[in-house]
Amino acid sequence: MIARLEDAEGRPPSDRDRALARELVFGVLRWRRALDYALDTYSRRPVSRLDLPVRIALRLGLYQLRYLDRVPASAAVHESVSLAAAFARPGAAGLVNAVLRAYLRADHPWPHRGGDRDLYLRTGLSHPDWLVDRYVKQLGNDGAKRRLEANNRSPSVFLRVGLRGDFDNVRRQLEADGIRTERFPLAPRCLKVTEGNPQDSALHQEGEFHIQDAGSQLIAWLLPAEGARRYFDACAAPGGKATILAERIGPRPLIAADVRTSRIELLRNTARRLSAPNLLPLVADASRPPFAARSFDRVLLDVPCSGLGTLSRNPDIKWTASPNRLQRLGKSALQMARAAASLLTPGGMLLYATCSLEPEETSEPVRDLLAETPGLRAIPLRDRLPEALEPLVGDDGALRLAPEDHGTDGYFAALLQRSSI
Ligand SMILES: C[S@@+](CC[C@H](N)C(=O)[O-])C[C@H]1O[C@@H](n2cnc3c(N)ncnc32)[C@H](O)[C@@H]1O
Repeated sequence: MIARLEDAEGRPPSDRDRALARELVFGVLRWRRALDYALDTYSRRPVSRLDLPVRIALRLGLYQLRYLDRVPASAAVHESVSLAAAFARPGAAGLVNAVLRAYLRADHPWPHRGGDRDLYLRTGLSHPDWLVDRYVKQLGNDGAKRRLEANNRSPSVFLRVGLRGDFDNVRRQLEADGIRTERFPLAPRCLKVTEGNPQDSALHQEGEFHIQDAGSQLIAWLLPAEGARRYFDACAAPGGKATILAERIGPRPLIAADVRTSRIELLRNTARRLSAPNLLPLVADASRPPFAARSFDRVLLDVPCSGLGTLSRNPDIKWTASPNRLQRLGKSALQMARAAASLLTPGGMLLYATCSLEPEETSEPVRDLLAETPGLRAIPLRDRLPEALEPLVGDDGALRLAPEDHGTDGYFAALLQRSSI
């Protein structure tokens, strides 16, 4: 069934309709390749050659027939046919009807080409070939399968309770609002939501907690705060990590920059809601920061990246990312990392982070920066982590938190220090 933007009386969609619309969009983006493969079995023309509105109507219909129990088959077909009639060429509605009904009539409606592992990884788990090839090369067949499956899960919702609030009390109040949580030991004061929508709670507006992936929370705790006076977050918006760092170091100031003015507005709002008066927003380009060399004792550089660690949250990225784009992003990350390293005082530390695990954006820029910067060295992150997380630290001392490890987004972090002379 298609969730309408408004009903006949012009009322906004109900929460239920919104949830269904979201489910359909994310589901189709996640399972696009698997859906197209199945549709090709029932359509005389390959799906790739059909007009986009027809393709979308078919994918939406098949997604509901295949993956959703709550929508009756007749309603799913009817809505897809109506969509095609409204948005596609004349005749398209008949085609959509025929393909979806052929699927419903088939004995074994979901095509299964008997245990072909490669087909399962690529098509069954619905990722582009180049990404599957990468995962197989990096992780082996079983590891790749785990990564692909993790990318296809609906993301968990995590919260971080602000340092000023009473952790147990916030939890109890959430529970009273119908939001159930469990402690999530990956980061301090982190909760995983098991039921309810935390955004509905008044406590959210009151700034008692922030909705933030647990991996992102962990990253913000990895930059040592002690023994320093001047702190800089070079790519700070919307402020998830910056507000944790600001809380940790308060009342000392944190200069939190972003190149985009609109993103700075988001950052300002986050800081206001979470009461972080020591967070000082600034519009600045991280590759040309407006500060003299050796101005900061601590720099957090959470570079703009492909976001390939966040596919469960952003499934569209797998269809738009490419190896070329990773190269380009890696080059710009290196440029920013050079600038960030030049800002360090003797003994100062730089935390380089990404929400991607791809080498072009992670180990390669860090390796190049270390090779070209005398006096800069990597500090193993093992010592900054609870014992259970130590296996996530590699020989290079960097943390690689994969989506399949703890059900969070994927993150990379490397801690670098300038020598003290
Ligand atoms: C990964 S996000 C940062 C997320 C943030 N650290 C957090 O935890 O909420 C990267 C940010 O870098 C910003 N950005 C992109 N290019 C930049 C540049 N040249 N200088 C500074 N910021 C930049 C983007 O606008 C984006 O907000």
